[in-house]
Amino acid sequence: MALIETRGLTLAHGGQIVLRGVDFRIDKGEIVTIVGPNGSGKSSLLRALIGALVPAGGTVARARGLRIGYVPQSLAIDATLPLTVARFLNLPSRHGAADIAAALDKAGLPDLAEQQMAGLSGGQFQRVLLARALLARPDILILDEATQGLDQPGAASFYRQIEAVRRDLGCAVLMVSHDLHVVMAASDRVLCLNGHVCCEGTPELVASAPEYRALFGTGTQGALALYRHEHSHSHGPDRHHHHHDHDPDHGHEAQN
Ligand SMILES: Nc1ncnc2c1ncn2[C@@H]1O[C@H](COP(=O)(O)OP(=O)(O)OP(=O)(O)O)[C@@H](O)[C@H]1O
Repeated sequence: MALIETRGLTLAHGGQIVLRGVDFRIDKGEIVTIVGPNGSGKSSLLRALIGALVPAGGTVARARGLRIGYVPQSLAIDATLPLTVARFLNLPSRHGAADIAAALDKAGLPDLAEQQMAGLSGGQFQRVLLARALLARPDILILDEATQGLDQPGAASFYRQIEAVRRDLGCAVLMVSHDLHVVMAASDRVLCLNGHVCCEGTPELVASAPEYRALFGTGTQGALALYRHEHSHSHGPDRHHHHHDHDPDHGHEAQN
């Protein structure tokens, strides 16, 4: 049973359709990345999956009792407001000190509980948001461009943390990202949106798809090269036999 599954999902804002006919599923433990140009419907899809946006058509099914940890793009916090990390993590609901320490540890921030939120670096701040998502003991972590504002090493380090969390907790990870060459290497599957699902599959398959190349042009070359490099060094030969490799019943061709 899928953690989350959509059928013919169509989304609209104020009567304007922004995403059409999406068949999508994510299973236990999978890492799936959503890419696509600005305005292609990535955030809208995430919001529909967590139940914050009502579909204009089609269905969204979530596994019964599914626990979702959501990491937003960013969060505005008044810099003049005295607020420690521990107190922030206790909003809106309280957690024990041990749970908070464990979540911070998993997010890569041991010993940070008593620091002021306003004093954190961008990378530390995003990890606090990750710790907050982990307090929900999620079956699935959903991240919406969680590395926006981080530099390249900062983003890479954040994604390594996400992979470590996935290994530890076995949760699925669904993320929207613009850091293509970083996430391509780390994803089981990539979904490329452009008002509809323009292509979907293993990172390598998507990177070589004409629909993807048309959208991302030369960026594609770098993504593919790095993916192959990482692949040859860090994964076994079985990776290509993953059961989510292009499934003909679930395939998405260009619909333009
Ligand atoms: N609350 C809203 N009200 C009206 N239109 C919206 C709303 N949210 C999004 N849209 C529109 O829906 C379309 C898809 O937006 P969405 O944020 O899902 O795209 P995105 O792929 O996440 O974009 P980005 O990469 O810029 O974050 C855009 O044209 C956007 O202007």
